[in-house]
Amino acid sequence: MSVRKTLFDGEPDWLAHTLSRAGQASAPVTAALPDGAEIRRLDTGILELVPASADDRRLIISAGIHGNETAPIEVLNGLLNELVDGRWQIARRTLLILGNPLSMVAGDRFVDHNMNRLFSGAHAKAPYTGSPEAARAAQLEQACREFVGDADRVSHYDLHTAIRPSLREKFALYPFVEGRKVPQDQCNFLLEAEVHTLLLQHKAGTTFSSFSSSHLGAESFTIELGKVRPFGQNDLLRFKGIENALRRVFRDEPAPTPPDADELTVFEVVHEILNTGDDFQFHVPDDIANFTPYQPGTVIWEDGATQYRVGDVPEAIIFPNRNVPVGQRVGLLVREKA
Ligand SMILES: O=C(O)CCC(=O)N[C@@H](CCC(=O)O)C(=O)O
Ligand SMILES: [Zn+2]
Repeated sequence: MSVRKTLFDGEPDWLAHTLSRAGQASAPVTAALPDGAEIRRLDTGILELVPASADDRRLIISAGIHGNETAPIEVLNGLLNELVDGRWQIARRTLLILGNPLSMVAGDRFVDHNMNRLFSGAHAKAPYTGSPEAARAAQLEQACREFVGDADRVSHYDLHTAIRPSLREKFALYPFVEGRKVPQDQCNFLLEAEVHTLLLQHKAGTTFSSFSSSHLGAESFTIELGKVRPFGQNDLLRFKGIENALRRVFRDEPAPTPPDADELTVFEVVHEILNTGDDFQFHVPDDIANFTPYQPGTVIWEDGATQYRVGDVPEAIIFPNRNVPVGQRVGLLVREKA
């Protein structure tokens, strides 16, 4: 049987298969490639790529944790099509994940709950238990744990696109782990992917990348690659940087040396804005671009008891979103690291 037939049950490719099986299990199957590598379908939207020979490094690439963030999903699907068609050979043991198939079908960020707040065990807590996102987050945690085993050289790139435009189109977030510093090879990977901005998180959270970094010891990044658009409406030329960088990593080819002048601009979190409840008022407009700076003294939010004003130097807003449940993040205020 052909590789496509084995893996995709009559659907043309992985994306079509994942959408057609959203919310349902897919039986594990293995397809052998001519070079001795294998593609193992572990379940719907979860594939393991096993090279004919590989070292102990492990790579996890995820997209579609938010179902409407379609460009990275299309990029991963395109790369997998190339592998299936024999255009290159896999040399790094890799777990490929399309995160939330049900919300991909719906064309929405999520169905019941934002899945990127349900990792590190949050899926087991009220009010999330029983929702499709809670079940999927638990499944993805387990798949990652089994894939990583006792490997200690693990990278995880969780690919997203942002709801709003951004003054810095592509940027990565580095989850907080006490004492950890971003390794130079990871900085070089980001630059190779045309990501020139890095935000250092200030505390561990319940995102997928925070889970893999805190619980699996991975070097993990959430990578924002552009703007949310429906399937078929992405200009994939704008995503060539990540596509080429991932293909190079899959093939385990040597990393290019970044030009001397090529450096990441690093930001740090100054303040995390949380929805504090009924009296919460957020003074940032809905359509403001990520990284828009606010001048010292500007009131950003208030709730009757507390008022937050920008400090002595400008602070820039990221991910402004007033429509989140009480207790969740409404946005981040950041500034360039000195
Ligand atoms: O554009 C937005 O408001 C959200 C884009 C997005 O989904 N971002 C991630 C960032 C995760 C992180 O903080 O590492 C998210 O909000 O889940
Ligand atoms: Zn997202």
